[in-house]
Amino acid sequence: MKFSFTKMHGLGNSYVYVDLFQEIMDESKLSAIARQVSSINTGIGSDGLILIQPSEQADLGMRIFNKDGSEGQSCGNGLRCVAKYAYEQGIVQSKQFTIETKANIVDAKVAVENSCVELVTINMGKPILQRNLIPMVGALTEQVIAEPFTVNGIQLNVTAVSMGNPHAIFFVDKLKETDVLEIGPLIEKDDRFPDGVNVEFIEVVSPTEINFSVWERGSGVTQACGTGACASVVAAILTNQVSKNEEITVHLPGGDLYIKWDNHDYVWMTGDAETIATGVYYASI
Ligand SMILES: N[C@@H](CCC[C@H](N)C(=O)O)C(=O)O
Repeated sequence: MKFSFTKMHGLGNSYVYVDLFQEIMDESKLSAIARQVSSINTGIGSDGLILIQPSEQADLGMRIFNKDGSEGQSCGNGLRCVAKYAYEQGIVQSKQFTIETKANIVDAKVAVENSCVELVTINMGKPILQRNLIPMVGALTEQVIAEPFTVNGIQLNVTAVSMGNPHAIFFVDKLKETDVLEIGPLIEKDDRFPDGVNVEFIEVVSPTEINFSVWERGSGVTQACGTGACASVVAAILTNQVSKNEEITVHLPGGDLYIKWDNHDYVWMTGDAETIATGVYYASI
């Protein structure tokens, strides 16, 4: 089996994109293909696989598979790349259009220079804060805001936010590499999160700036996570650590994202998206 692909990244969070307007893929093989293309040694090397596909509800749709083959409901960096691809390849003609994910339908807006998309803004929808919808077990409170959370004997406080996919956010005084590498994988698979969880460690720099690191569910450490950046800004506002209704700059290992939670309603994400390469992949499946 072979198929054409485009490799793209949003702040270093890279995926292999397959355009299902052009290609046909066997549903039963998607998970295995995601694992295969993600391998740096025997595949292309990426954080997973993203399918760009027709949609009945929106202008186009996307599906995201993590490095381990599990399917996620949404992907912020992926959405910006899909928006760039859709505009540059003529799937859409307007600079404003909608994209359907497993989680919701989002609005995308592209800023174009010399026919190239330079910047993408996505209305990511409203964050979900209800504990059972994150989902997270326990019934201490309906929302999970700075709740004591002990892991491996380490006492932390968790704020849980879903952007269509689950995020557990931990505020720390100073970011350390060991947080994501050692504690991240333990929390990802902690029983308190029945569907697993993306894990963010956040250092607040100023009322309009945060530093960010992530252990992604299904992919491990990545250079950036768009839904994670949105969830972290929501968590920082809920815990009164950054300004409300202002654009917050999120410094991720791969670069900056600009996030605004509009009057406790919609979350807006602005950032860039880059094309790395195109080619034909020969799958050994
Ligand atoms: N990198 C992504 C999120 C990808 C999915 C996530 N790992 C999950 O399983 O929920 C982003 O940019 O949002």
